[in-house]
Amino acid sequence: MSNYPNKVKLVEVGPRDGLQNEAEPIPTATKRELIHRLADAGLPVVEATSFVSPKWIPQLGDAAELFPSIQRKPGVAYPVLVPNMKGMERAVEAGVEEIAVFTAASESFNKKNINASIAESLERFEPVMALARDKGMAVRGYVSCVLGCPYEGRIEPQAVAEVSEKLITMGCYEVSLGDTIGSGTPLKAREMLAAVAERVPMDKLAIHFHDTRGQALANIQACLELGVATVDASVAGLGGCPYADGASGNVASEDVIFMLQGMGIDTGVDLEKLHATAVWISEQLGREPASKLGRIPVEKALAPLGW
Ligand SMILES: CC(C)(COP(=O)([O-])OP(=O)([O-])OC[C@H]1O[C@@H](n2cnc3c(N)ncnc32)[C@H](O)[C@@H]1OP(=O)([O-])[O-])[C@@H](O)C(=O)NCCC(=O)NCCSC(=O)C[C@@](C)(O)CC(=O)[O-]
Repeated sequence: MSNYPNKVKLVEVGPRDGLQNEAEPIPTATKRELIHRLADAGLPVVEATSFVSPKWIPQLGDAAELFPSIQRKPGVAYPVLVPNMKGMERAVEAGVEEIAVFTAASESFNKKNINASIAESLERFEPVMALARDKGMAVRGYVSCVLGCPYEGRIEPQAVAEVSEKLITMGCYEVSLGDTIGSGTPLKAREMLAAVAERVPMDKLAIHFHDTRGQALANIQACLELGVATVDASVAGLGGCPYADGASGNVASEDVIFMLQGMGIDTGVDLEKLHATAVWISEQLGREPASKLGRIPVEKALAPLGW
């Protein structure tokens, strides 16, 4: 028996996860317009940027300039990634209202990505979360490598459950489970989610799939069957993590929403506007959208939803 949700919250990660790995510098104005277009398309959460070290992620080195220049739409959340107190101070200064802290279920990946063990990363988050509490800022948590690690291979679901539970206990309102290198397949994805849901309520979990091996939509569908109702995705399928070799784009927002609408699951997103945004950002980057939907003219792409 499936337990599909009636409504899914889409967390749009394109401006952050999508752009962080782009080699050519992208103008701040283009990033800002992308964020505005996504909010205008009805995305309820638009992850805007990262306050990480610009030496580690040069592409998002303009966070302090970009964030204050966003015209924030009421009702839309604009979280940013924060790895430590330095990032938190910069985020507060820029007027951020919601942050996301990030760690992993793999020690080796965490070391490469944020130069810390899992335990050290959680220690670093303590003062960040205390300041967030003082300022009334919501904190989301990420766990990477939930279905495999580029350095360690197989990751046990229990390791994912353990770190997810710790993030919730520390005060995260939600934990996003990242298949960083897109190595998961549907039954394993569902098994991992079920293991985590034994320790964290399903309504505090989100799923975050990369489409490296073409498994993302199938994985999402398998996880939706367990009732998860928050899905991360990236417009035009942009994305990749520079510290995970072989991590390709995130699952494309427009492909996910097409599937959800076809299943009668509401997202509140205007798919026509999102499609136009996918085409627009791909033009800015000088390439075709990585999504399936974005490569088909909009009328043809969306027509089957009316059949
Ligand atoms: C965590 C650190 C900073 C540790 O990096 P570190 O080198 O160990 O940092 P440090 O504390 O030793 O400081 C070194 C220098 O960096 C500066 N510094 C220190 N922190 C900051 C900061 N926040 N903002 C600006 N500057 C900073 C600090 O001030 C100092 O400057 P110096 O004295 O040399 O001039 C670094 O490893 C880092 O920034 N890593 C981020 C990597 C990243 O963003 N990866 C991608 C995001 S995760 C992801 O994509 C996965 C996800 C979330 O999407 C889910 C999934 O798919 O799995």
